[in-house]
Order: sequence, then C-alpha cells, then structure tokens
Amino acid sequence: GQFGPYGGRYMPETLVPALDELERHFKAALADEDFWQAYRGMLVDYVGRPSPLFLAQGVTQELGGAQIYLKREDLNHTGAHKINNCLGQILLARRMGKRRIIAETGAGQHGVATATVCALHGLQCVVYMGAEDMARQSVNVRRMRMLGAEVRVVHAGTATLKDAMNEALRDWIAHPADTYYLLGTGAGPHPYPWLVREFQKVIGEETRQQIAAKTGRMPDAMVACVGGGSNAMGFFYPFLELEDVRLYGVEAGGLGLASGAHAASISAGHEGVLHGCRSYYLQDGDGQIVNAHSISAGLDYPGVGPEHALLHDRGRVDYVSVTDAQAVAAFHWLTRKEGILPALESAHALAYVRELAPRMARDQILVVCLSGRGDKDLDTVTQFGEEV
Ligand SMILES: CC/C=C(/N=C/c1c(COP(=O)(O)O)cnc(C)c1O)C(=O)O
Repeated sequence: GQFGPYGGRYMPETLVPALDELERHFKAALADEDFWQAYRGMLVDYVGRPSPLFLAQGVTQELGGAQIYLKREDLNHTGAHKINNCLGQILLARRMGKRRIIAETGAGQHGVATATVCALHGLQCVVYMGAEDMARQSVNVRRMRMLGAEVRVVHAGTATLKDAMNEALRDWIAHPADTYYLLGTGAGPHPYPWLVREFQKVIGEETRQQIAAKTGRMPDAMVACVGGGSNAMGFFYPFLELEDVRLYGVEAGGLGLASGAHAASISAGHEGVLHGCRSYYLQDGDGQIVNAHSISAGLDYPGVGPEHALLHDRGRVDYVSVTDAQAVAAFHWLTRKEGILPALESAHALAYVRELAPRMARDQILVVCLSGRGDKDLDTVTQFGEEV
C-alpha cells in the first residue's frame, strides 16, 4: 500500500486502466506549475481563501484553558472544505478530457461542491446519495439540483454514505472511459487518498502561516473531526513533522461505543478492505462490514482513510470519539457563544475541544478545524432536542 500496510487499489481489473490513467495525469499535474497556478487562483478568487483563523474569545474565556482558534472552512464558497478537493479534481478531469462527472455524497457538502465545479466548467454531473441522507440533508439536495446536477437516490443497505459510494463505484466500473469519479474524501483506491490530501493540505499550510503571524508560535494542539479523513489530514499534514504539536482526530461515537451504533472506525474497528482500500473498518468476526451510525451524515461511514490508519499505528495522532448528544450540545454551544452555526460533523471536533481545552494552560494554543457550516443541520438538531 501507499501508507505502510494501508492503501492499495483492491478494485476489479476493468478499473485498472482508469486508475492508471488518473495516476499518470495527477503526476503530470503535480509537475505542472500552470496547473497549480490555476488551482491556487481559483482558491483565492472563487472560494475566498485564505479562510480566516479566528480567536474564539467567548469559548476561550468560558473554558478557562487554552486559547481556542477556529480555522474557518465553513466560510469557503459552498460552506465546507470539500470545495478545495473538488476544484483540484475538476481541473484534473478536464486535463483528462472527461465530460461526465460522478460523485458520492453523505452530508451533501461534497455533492454541492461537485455540482458547483461542474456548473462552473459546464460538465455533466451525477451525484449518488442515500435516501436517509437525502432526507436529513434535504437543503443540499435542493442546492445540487439547482446547480444542474442529477441526484440519484440509493436505497440499498442503510441508504447512507457507504451505499452511495458503492453505487458511484459501480457506475464508474460501467463507464470507465468517459467518466471521471470525483471522490470526496481521503479514502478509496490509490491514488485517491494521496490526491485528496494534496488538494486539502492548503488548510494546514494556511493555518501554519496564520498562527505564526498571530502568535509567533506553533499550536500546542490541533483538533479535527474524522469521517473519511480529508479535512483532518489536510489540516494536520503540514504539522506532522512538528512532534510537539499534539494532533487529535475525533470520530463519531454515535450512541456510544458500547452500543455498537457509531462510526468510530479507528477506535472500534480493525484492519480490512472496502471500496478498494486497505484500512480500518467496522467489521464483524467474519470480516463483514457492519453498519455505521452517526447523527452527522458526513461521518456516518464504517471506514477511514489509509493515511489515518498509519498515523494511528505510529501514535502520531490520537483518535478519540464523541457521541451524537455531545456533538449536538457542542452545536448549540458554539452557536450561542460565538454566533457560528457549525456543521454537525465539525461539532464533533468542538465537543472534544470542550474536554481538552480546560486541561491545557492559558498560555497554550489549541486550533480546531471548523470544516463546515450548520445550515444543513437545523432540522436534525431541532428534532434531536425534542427526542431528549
Ligand atoms: C464525501 C462524503 C462526505 C461528506 N462530508 C463530510 C464532511 C466531513 C467529514 O469528511 P472528511 O473531512 O473527509 O473526514 C467533515 N465536515 C463536513 C462539513 C463534511 O461535510 C459529504 O458528502 O459532504
């Protein structure tokens, strides 16, 4: 694999030419300064980068510990970090002459970002989305369709992200020549985990420059939520070499790890293969993938990217989890304290910040990746409150 024993491309033979073609074009793009100039230009002029690094004084005072900075990926165009990856991959798709773009989505943020770059470039867009996720992220379904994408409902399995990814891969296997699969997280067959990290590391590169400019130092701790792992990996990657910077990846603890209803692939899973990639997955004794659960559609996936699996084994990143209830509480907390509505996915990172910050000294620095905005989650959060 590309990440120690993890990664690889465990896919049907019919996809090998498409994966080889993608890797060849990505390597050529990596060496093409014009490609990166075009990509970086769009990040500034279209996405609105650099995203702010905001010192959240309200929550810092309340918790009485570390200085808490928020990396505001929620302020990007389309409302999350997903656009960073989509802008890079759509330029690749054009280099490859592909006119039909497909994607999977769970929270709908990746789906909206894919539909956005397809509208921008006049390309056909098909997004696969589980029926469960279409219901709980309905505002994003409407945005995708308004942007001209065809949203295809997936009823199989739990009708969530894993099932949407199954259908997207089946589509690609059936149309490898004319179709580009715009994969939305740091998972899937090689070269996707590497490629997505390269298009998300701008988050961490900006953070490193911003925190140095604001404080003259590096952070003592960084926190990000982990679904497939792309916002966390993009955020952490430029800091991996700085051993004194503690890194925390927060998985979805759902109804609690003991309940079995969660999506904590590293905390409660083990090595296996899914969607073409060797990594950590939630599996039963026979190696069958078990259903994941999370209140947040974007974390509701029974696996994690291979680079996180390696960083876990090496002990470079601590992987923790918080429950649905803790995430919802953190959603209300940031909203009422800082006037910022976080995505439920990002609220998992914030819930862990509430535990970690008080354990740190006042002169220490904690940075958290606010991966997206919470407009899409208002109904979910309201309904959760009624159930309690
Ligand atoms: C690609 C499937 C995941 C999706 N979203 C995942 C997500 C995540 C988790 O995905 P990763 O960063 O890749 O772990 C975190 N924050 C927000 C705002 C998200 O929307 C999506 O479909 O929008």
